[in-house]
Amino acid sequence: MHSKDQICHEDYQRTADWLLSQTQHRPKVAIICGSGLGMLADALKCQDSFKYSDIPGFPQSTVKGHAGRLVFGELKGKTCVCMQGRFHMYEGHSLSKVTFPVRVFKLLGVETLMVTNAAGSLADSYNCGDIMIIRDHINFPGLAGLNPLSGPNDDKFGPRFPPMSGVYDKSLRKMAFDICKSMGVSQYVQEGVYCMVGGPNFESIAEAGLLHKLGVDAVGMSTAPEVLVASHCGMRVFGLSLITNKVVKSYEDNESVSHEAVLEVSKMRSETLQALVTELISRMDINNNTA
Ligand SMILES: O=P(O)(O)O[C@H]1O[C@H](CO)[C@@H](O)[C@H]1O
Ligand code: HPA
Repeated sequence: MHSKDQICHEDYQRTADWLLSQTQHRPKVAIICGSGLGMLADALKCQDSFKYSDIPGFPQSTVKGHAGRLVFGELKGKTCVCMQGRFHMYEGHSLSKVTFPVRVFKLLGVETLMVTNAAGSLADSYNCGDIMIIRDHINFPGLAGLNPLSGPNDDKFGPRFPPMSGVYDKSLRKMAFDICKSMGVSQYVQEGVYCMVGGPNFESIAEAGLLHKLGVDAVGMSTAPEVLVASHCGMRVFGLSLITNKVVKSYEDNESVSHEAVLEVSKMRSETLQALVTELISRMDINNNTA
């Protein structure tokens, strides 16, 4: 490690080598669980799990609803690794730390990243409990220069100037829609634009109005950094937001949001999300490797 915030290739490799020495699983898919969505890991069979505090170089989770465990296992015969708990910028982690696991996954051989998050909706037609398939994102911290790809570029991972068009894989989005149709849940499935803000405060009414005018469908405090780093190193990306609250947009509205309410709604849709993610992974064209 060079300085507090600078992580070098050997640091990612050391963590990857440690994990490879501790498990026989060789995942091709990684899943990052959003707030209250850690149950996605429960569906994995033949689990090997590691507390973040036991993994060399791994940051620690500090947010309720983010257990802090890395779980390896199989979903319908496909080998996966699942983060039960992600890292957020507002916890005080540098963006290199927030995205550290993604580069470790790349070195483990992961080819597809599935990100999930809890988010508030701006789109008038969305309801609490809706599932939004992410078509694109607006990365507010990134636009302001807070970007995990800032600093010296590691060419072993990807190019200095990566494109960001078409990052959320079209064929996986279509497959997810088809699955939702066959599951009979299309009435609460949306596709839209996720916006990352820095947090940890929820939005003021004026900020909500701004995001609404910008065409944001859902807002949260995560996801964009992990997606940037995954896409930079050539991973295929798929993302889901669970709409846990409607963002308050009017001064006449006396509602207010809380993290507890976010976790409560996450629980409500856990089975559907688990079924969707499992079916999507089972339909993916992946060849398993073994150690
Ligand atoms: O994005 P995830 O990790 O799902 O968490 C979302 O939920 C928390 C707020 O309740 C914030 O951390 C927000 O980003
Ligand atoms: N705003 C920002 N982040 C969130 C929200 C929200 O309304 N809900 C869940 N995460």
